[in-house]
Amino acid sequence: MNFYETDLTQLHDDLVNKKISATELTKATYDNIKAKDDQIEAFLTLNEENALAEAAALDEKGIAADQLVAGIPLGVKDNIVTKDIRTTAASKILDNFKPIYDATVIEKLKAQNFINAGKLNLDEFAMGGSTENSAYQVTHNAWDLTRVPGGSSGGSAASVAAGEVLAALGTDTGGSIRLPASYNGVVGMKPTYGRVSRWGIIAFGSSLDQVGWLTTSVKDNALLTSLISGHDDHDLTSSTRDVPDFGAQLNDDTNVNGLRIAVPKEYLGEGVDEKVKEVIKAALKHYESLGAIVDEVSLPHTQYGVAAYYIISSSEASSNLQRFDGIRYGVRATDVQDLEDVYVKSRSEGFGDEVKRRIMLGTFSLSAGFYDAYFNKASQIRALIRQDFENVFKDHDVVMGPAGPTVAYKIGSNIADPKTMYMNDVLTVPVNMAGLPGMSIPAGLADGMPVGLQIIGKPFDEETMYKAAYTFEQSTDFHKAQPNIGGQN
Ligand SMILES: NC(=O)C[C@H](N)C(=O)O
Repeated sequence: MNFYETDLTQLHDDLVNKKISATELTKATYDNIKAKDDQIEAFLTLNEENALAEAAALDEKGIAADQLVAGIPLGVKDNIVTKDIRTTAASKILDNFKPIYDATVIEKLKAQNFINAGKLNLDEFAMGGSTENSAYQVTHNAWDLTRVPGGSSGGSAASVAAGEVLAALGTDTGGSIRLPASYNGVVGMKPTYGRVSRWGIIAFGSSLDQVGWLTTSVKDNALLTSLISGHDDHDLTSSTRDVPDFGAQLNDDTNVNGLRIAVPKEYLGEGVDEKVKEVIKAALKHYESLGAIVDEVSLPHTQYGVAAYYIISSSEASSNLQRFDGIRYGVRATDVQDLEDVYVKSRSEGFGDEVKRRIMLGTFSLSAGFYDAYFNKASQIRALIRQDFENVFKDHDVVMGPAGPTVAYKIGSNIADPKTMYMNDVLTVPVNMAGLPGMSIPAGLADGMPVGLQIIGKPFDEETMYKAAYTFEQSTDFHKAQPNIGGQN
């Protein structure tokens, strides 16, 4: 089954009309995974036995016409808890963790009878931009197996790009959906903070984390986002606003006539690869030719975003990760003398280097005497970043630029240099700091590798962002390009 040649609506219709059974589709998905995942290494856990049993039961019952994802196998990032299915966050400390409940997003999909294909690799606790920080395996970019898939939702992006699954759930704290989407030439969307419940997402930076989808098309992404959005009593930061049917608004009449696009000069400035800039500039020209108005603007605090993000997200992480102590959660060290030893050894053995680095940075930033200089300062910068966007959105509908400053780089090339790694987030973290919706869509190739165009919307205006993305997609062919797995570029 080639998922690039179909889409969610088509598969759903075929299932309802019994042109294909859920069992056939599930088997075809695992055939894809088995043919490719030896090379891609996206999956940490396969859910094959359960998936086939669920598919068979659904075939008995029949697929309901009002359940869009019924009988369709989808991938799930492994920091989203799934009842009775191993959930590791790609950490050794959760090596044997089988949650006793489902995340709200999973509950919502289960209510629609989706099929969980399995759990996908990530940087440990979503900390990283290349998926090299997984304690288990390095996932490979589907376009060039010697390159990283981006991160932290690298398993999700690579599995979709490789055509293993139709779509996969990811999470985004500072770019973790958009950067891998860009590197793998797929569509990735981080909703407005509060659009989707965070209940059951293994918390990293609670004021920044959001769940979203990686897909091969804008419409699939929009349709799937509506399914997981909405208020949840378990997450009081989730919004009570109505959830539009994002997908229903994407049709032949969708256009960008008069759309006011702001392009921050900082997003096409120093540090951004020239070839990436060229692809983005060509995309903007294309928007102009479709009737959009493109203006250069400034988001002057962009340059402080990375520093402020790493202080805020690490501070929140240092608190959130306290629960992994070998007692409440986590593999318990065995050779121990006393309680303190349990904590120290379990955490020392269970966490990888990057996670330890962030816990230390966060604990330091929050400690008495340093709080004002670091955490408070970072919070002030956060307010300025939010204001920058508010100013631009007074007379623009969307902001556009690259999702990442470069294309996917070689595995191993940045891993020893955390600061270079962090700088790859320069164009994505401001969006999380401001709580805005943002997405990356395929905009072309540079040196044979995909480049993602980032589209940023006003708070809770995913609709305008999706319409802009859809219009671009429908009038270009970039999203049709498929990686040739194994054939190196
Ligand atoms: N989690 C994310 O959204 C990715 C970001 N690169 C980080 O390491 O924090």
